[in-house]
Amino acid sequence: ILVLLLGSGDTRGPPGFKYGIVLDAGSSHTAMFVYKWPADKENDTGVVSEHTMCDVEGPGISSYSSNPLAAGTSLEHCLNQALRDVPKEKHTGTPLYLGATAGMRLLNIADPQASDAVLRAAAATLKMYPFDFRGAKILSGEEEGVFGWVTTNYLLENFIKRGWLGEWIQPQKKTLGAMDFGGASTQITFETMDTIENPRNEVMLKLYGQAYKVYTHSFLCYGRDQVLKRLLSKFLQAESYQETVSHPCWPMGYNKSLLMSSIYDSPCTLKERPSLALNTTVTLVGTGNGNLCALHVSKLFDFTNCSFSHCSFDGVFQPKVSGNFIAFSAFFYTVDFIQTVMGRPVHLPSDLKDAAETICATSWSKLLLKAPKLEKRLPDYCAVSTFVYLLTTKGYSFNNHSFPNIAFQKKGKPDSSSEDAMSLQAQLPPQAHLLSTGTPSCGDVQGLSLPRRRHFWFLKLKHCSKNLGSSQNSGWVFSSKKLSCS
Ligand SMILES: O=c1[nH]cnc2c1ncn2[C@@H]1O[C@H](COP(=O)(O)OP(=O)(O)O)[C@@H](O)[C@H]1O
Ligand SMILES: [Ca+2]
Repeated sequence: ILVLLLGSGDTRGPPGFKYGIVLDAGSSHTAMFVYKWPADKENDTGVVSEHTMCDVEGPGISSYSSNPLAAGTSLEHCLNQALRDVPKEKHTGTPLYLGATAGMRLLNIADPQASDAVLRAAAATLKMYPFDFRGAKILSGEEEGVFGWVTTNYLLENFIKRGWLGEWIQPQKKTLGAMDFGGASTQITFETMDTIENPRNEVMLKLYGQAYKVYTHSFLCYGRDQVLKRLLSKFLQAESYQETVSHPCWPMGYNKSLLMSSIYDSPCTLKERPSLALNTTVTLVGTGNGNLCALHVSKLFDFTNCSFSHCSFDGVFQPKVSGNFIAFSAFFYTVDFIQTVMGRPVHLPSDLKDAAETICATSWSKLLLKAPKLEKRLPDYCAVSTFVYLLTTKGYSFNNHSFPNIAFQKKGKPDSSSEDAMSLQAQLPPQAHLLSTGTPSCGDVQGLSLPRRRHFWFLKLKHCSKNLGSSQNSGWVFSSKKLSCS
């Protein structure tokens, strides 16, 4: 989305279109998005009218730790496409940005030198192109959560919309909470009236003159792939790291041999890492035991320690969930599988629980008959559905009353039948600026990557002398006024 870039820098360019490129470097995969919007000379507003995208071949950039240069080259195919998607005369004026998320946060913990090398290699490749390269950085969990929330609500026109006469109106709508379940982390972000007892979870936003108090938390190691790794590690530990170990979440009839190192290559399994050689293999045998599976999945969370009036888990403060939510990425993939492959509706928490139990009890051969095309991810739906059930109910405390307020959606707009939420008639107010109140810096436009197909660009002001609102928090601020810088 949408592209607060409009208020940046060269506002007096020739009429026509402006372009922007964002690389969303997720833990499992990188995607490139090219945006295009009419450059309105008069008031600097525009409609995002078209974009193209490109899926980078191969895994996420964090997987290239032992060969960082290959992380850079992996991006070339898509960047070459961008050279064709953006008219040649616009290349140098087109901002290009790469934002990496939890996969790179983990690599940065495990091996900071390797993560720097990967980012440097990616940046070196991006710099070879004629575009206006603005940086490659790792987003914090809070940034990832808040930008997911901002983007979702922006797309829904909850902040501001264009009226019949082309005027900007504030629709006074309630905002939607955002839940993202990626490969390496999961984020929950929502507006709340309650006290946020831990300031680290509080972000004050001022969007188009309106103040929002937003709760956000990103749980590292609670993304889908890391959860599956942590489960494997739990099963190995439960059977004292024998050569053959049962896997109660895998279907009966499904076995697989894995290299130990593939389980213990992550900071998320470091605590349980055995001292024995990691270059040996272990064979896991599916036993399709839903109850035992749920028991082990629940052990991934710490529901006991909490120094606040209420915690979600792992001692993390969370106010009561309120309002409607949108749940995307692997939340959507999981619920979509339950609905389309298993043919079961998901309205209440018990639907999710029953579906998980049914999946867990279905043999490998029966699952394969149901969804032969999904073979790669099929063995893990029992564990992942069980995890999503426990995360949303015991973790986030959704109940029969609040769970139906969650829309499981692939993209940002719940009732949109359009092929892509990015092609919405999303419009920007004149000279909208998104500012950081943390370390204000000026004139430096950054973009950022959000859940797949959702992007947000923001403007950071350097050396701003102005008070950026009343909030003392280091949050992100939108301003509809143009701020001057020293
Ligand atoms: O079509 C799908 N069905 C089921 N799972 C998927 C599908 N596409 C991606 N996934 C998995 O969902 C998880 C989250 O994907 P996402 O793209 O949000 O992660 P990332 O942003 O961390 O790379 C990953 O484990 C990924 O492998
Ligand atoms: Ca992501």
